[in-house]
Amino acid sequence: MKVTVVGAGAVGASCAEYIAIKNFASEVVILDIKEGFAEGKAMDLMQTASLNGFDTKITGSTNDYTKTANSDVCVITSGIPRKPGMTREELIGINAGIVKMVSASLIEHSPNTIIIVVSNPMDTMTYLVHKTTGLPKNRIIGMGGALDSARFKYRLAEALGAPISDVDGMVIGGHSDKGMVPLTRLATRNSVPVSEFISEERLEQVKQDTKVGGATLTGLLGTSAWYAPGAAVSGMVQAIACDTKKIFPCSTLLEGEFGLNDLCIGVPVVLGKNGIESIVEINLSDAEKSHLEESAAGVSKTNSLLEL
Ligand SMILES: NC(=O)C1=CN([C@@H]2O[C@H](COP(=O)(O)OP(=O)(O)OC[C@H]3O[C@@H](n4cnc5c(N)ncnc54)[C@H](O)[C@@H]3O)[C@@H](O)[C@H]2O)C=CC1
Ligand SMILES: O=C([O-])CC(=O)C(=O)O
Repeated sequence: MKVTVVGAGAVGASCAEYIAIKNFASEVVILDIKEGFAEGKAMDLMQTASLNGFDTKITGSTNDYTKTANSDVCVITSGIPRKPGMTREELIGINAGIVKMVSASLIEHSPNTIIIVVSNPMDTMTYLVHKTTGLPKNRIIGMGGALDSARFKYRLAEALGAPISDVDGMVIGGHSDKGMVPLTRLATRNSVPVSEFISEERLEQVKQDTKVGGATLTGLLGTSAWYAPGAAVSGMVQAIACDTKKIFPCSTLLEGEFGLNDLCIGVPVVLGKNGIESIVEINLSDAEKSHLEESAAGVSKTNSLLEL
């Protein structure tokens, strides 16, 4: 399994590190436009191999896409992150051009690749890759829900006073401060609905804290987060590499599923060797449906800013 990660910045390097540490890929290529940067990150990471016990070969490339040839999975993290006070949507002007150019270059050298889009605004960047590359829909996957769900579980565990491993939950909808739909009704502690343990008010607080998870970290760090984003991507790449058929909420092109059309937004999907193996159309309550529709309207509005 060969994986390319475009962008050797905070998120790209974290993705490469977690993929390597999990030791399921033979090769990871990191590519960046900044001279020597990807080579430096790759060398630094390779010098952790004997310490962390992995055999994945990590190499770096300054914008030379021939080095990425025949990648099974390509992860796009290139582009600018937000600063405190900004929304992800404000990044569209710069990131759309980068994602369009990068995805075309990747596919030129790896026509059979599966692409995972991370750059923000992620749902719109995923849609852009659909509109401009012609790759089949199962091979274009946006990463947002896996991260948002991890943050949801963190907040749930905090509210419950429980270990995170005892908690399960999922966030669907757009990867934006307003658009996320944490499914509190379906969240559990060891199979028991979380509503058995905490009040509606506390659960509402968990929901709100989850939705602004990225903004909270951006406020603390001065730029957006990277550890959990990198770990979320590595989990998705592992599911594809090992054909696990695990369910992740991912941004995918909807063609009538959940009553939505012509946009990419986070819904539960099965990940395996073909990328998105299927969309899991779970039953939503009326309130959840209307939150997802509102979220979709927000994503479509951002999509309309693309010059297609
Ligand atoms: N979908 C999600 O859940 C998340 C998305 N993000 C997004 O990921 C992106 C990257 O964030 P960070 O790594 O923190 O930013 P960063 O600034 O640390 O790294 C971005 C890298 O992209 C490189 N780059 C820019 N244009 C390029 C091009 N044309 N070709 C190759 N490389 C290029 C830059 O040189 C830089 O090294 C941002 O758009 C951020 O908003 C971040 C966290 C989570
Ligand atoms: O908050 C941001 O801008 C980066 C991101 O998407 C996240 O960490 O969820």
